[in-house]
Amino acid sequence: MSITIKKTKKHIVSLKDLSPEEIIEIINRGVSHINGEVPLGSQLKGKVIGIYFTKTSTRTRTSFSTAALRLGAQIVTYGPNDLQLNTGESVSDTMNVLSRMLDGLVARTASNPEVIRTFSNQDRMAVINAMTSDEHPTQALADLTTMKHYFGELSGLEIIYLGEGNNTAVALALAIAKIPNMKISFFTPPNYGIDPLALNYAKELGEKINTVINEYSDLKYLPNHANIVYTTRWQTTGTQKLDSNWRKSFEPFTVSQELMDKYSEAIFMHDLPAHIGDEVEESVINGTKSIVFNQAENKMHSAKAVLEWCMQ
Ligand SMILES: NC(=O)OP(=O)(O)O
Repeated sequence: MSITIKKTKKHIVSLKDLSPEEIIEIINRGVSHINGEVPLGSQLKGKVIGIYFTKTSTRTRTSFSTAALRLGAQIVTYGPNDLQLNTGESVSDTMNVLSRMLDGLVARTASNPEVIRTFSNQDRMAVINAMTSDEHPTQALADLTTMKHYFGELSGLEIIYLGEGNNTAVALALAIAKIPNMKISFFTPPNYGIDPLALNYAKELGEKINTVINEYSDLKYLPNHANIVYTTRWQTTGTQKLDSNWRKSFEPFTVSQELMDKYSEAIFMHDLPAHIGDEVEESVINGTKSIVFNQAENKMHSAKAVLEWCMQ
């Protein structure tokens, strides 16, 4: 007798893997969660989700843990030293074992994207990338959810991003490339730009739907208008800079009050954690145009939408 295993789980490893419709579905569902329109407690009842973080996290780990619990699932947590991966068990054996016990796995493996990719080589257990060194997909999904909730529409929004072309920048570029009529201008320090392969992929995809994605290292190209000024931490979690003088190249990219005053219509966003005096001035992050703590809370609402999409 043959036994058929029902395989219904979907993964979020890279936003490259999601269609525009899927990205928009997750964003819209996240907005419904922010608005309190979705009854909680039963969607993931009976499911068990692993939360595996090898790097520090305040927001992403808490948002997925609380989202899972609020949707009725139970969680099992693993720190960096808990799995036998640490003592040499292979990633594929780990995937084979975990996927027979867990319904989902939210993993931050930071420096090794291949680990998450290997975890997703099955479809019994949903795998969600909670940040690797090359991409932070759930950050971009949450941030677009915040933008949609704040402005009502994503179409027409113009974003200025200042700071390192890190995993958050890549994820924003990949997500925005699939939404029509948006514009994002990345301003990144010389030698700290976005991975050119990811940037070109996003640029070319965006061009087909009237979405403009550009990167500059010279601030003289700052546009005259923006709806959102976005920045990010200078020390990206899980990465190290080789040049001991890196701060010199980053300093001109601080979001100052003077810069925010130039964009009188713009709100301020930051993926956090913030380092006041580095990437942002105190009066900006604590000012009336800053929505950074709503943005952080919305990671939990977006995580609910992500878990539902992957596991229901
Ligand atoms: N923005 C972000 O990923 O925050 P954490 O590192 O605290 O999860």
